[in-house]
Amino acid sequence: MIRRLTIFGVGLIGGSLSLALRAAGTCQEVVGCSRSESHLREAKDLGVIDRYTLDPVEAVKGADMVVLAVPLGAMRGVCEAIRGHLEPDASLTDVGSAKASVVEAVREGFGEMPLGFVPGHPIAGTEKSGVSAAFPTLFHERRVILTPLETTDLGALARVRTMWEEAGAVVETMSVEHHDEVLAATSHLPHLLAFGLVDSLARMGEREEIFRYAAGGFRDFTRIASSDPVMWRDVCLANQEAILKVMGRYQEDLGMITRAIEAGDGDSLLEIFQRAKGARDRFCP
Ligand SMILES: NC(=O)C1=CN([C@@H]2O[C@H](COP(=O)(O)OP(=O)(O)OC[C@H]3O[C@@H](n4cnc5c(N)ncnc54)[C@H](O)[C@@H]3O)[C@@H](O)[C@H]2O)C=CC1
Ligand SMILES: O=C(O)C(=O)Cc1ccc(O)cc1
Repeated sequence: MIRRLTIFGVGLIGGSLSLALRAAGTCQEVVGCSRSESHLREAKDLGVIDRYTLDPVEAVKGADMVVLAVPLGAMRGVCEAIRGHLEPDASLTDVGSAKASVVEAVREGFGEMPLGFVPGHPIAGTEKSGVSAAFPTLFHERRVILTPLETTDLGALARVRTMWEEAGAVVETMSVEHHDEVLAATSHLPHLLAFGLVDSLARMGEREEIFRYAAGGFRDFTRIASSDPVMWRDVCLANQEAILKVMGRYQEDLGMITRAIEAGDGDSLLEIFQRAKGARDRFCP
């Protein structure tokens, strides 16, 4: 049972976590904190949080669980603002889409690594932002990756794990580096491809006439290009190295398809498409 949960950034992810834990009845009080009073008021009016404050120090007073659910670029500032004010028994976690950058932001913001810090990332979300898009079942049967550090207190790790399980998620642990490499491939690259494709076609087409002839496949492939541009700029800057590595590899593979088409090499095209269909059908039966 969490006594007081403080969430910095009550948007899609922070709001959904609050709704999930309140629905599970495992949290006595949820306090929201952010820079934007209008966002916090909306969260309170929607019944997502019990109360809010704009003062980060006031927000963490009495909190046994603190969740950083702000954009990646805002993590360090929040840590600086609460430095020296966390309760001694408080667990601290985050939901950022890349992990090495958050670990660095937390270390720099606090001046040292808080022992109660457990880096985390729910692999669940949508292309929508803001608390109005939050819903309590967002994490049901979805994975949450925790990337504990050598310094991480095992009690804090257990408490953060339990929090996500109460929210309906399946928790796994891995290293920060492995997380950033895997997510660069499975989440960051697809988002960049979707943004890149839609932008390319938008600039190619006369007055976006081209989108009128887009079928379901285009919609499926590009839904995530409606995601928050600021969030994805932050992800690219935060996970630059791993993203560049996987983009280079992908560009090579795209080159292979280009060359097969140029050469009229149907066998190679068929081999690539069959391999891809087999893999997709196996993980999405
Ligand atoms: N959108 C998604 O599908 C997923 C996002 N994430 C991660 O979750 C985090 C939050 O993303 P969303 O919930 O989608 O964003 P959101 O835009 O819905 O919510 C972010 C909240 O942070 C607040 N905020 C912004 N700057 C702030 C600052 N400097 N100080 C305090 N509060 C501030 C905003 O007022 C807003 O309420 C990001 O770090 C993102 O990488 C993780 C998994 C999925
Ligand atoms: O909208 C979708 O399908 C997503 O992939 C959402 C998402 C965005 C960012 C993350 O770090 C995790 C999940």
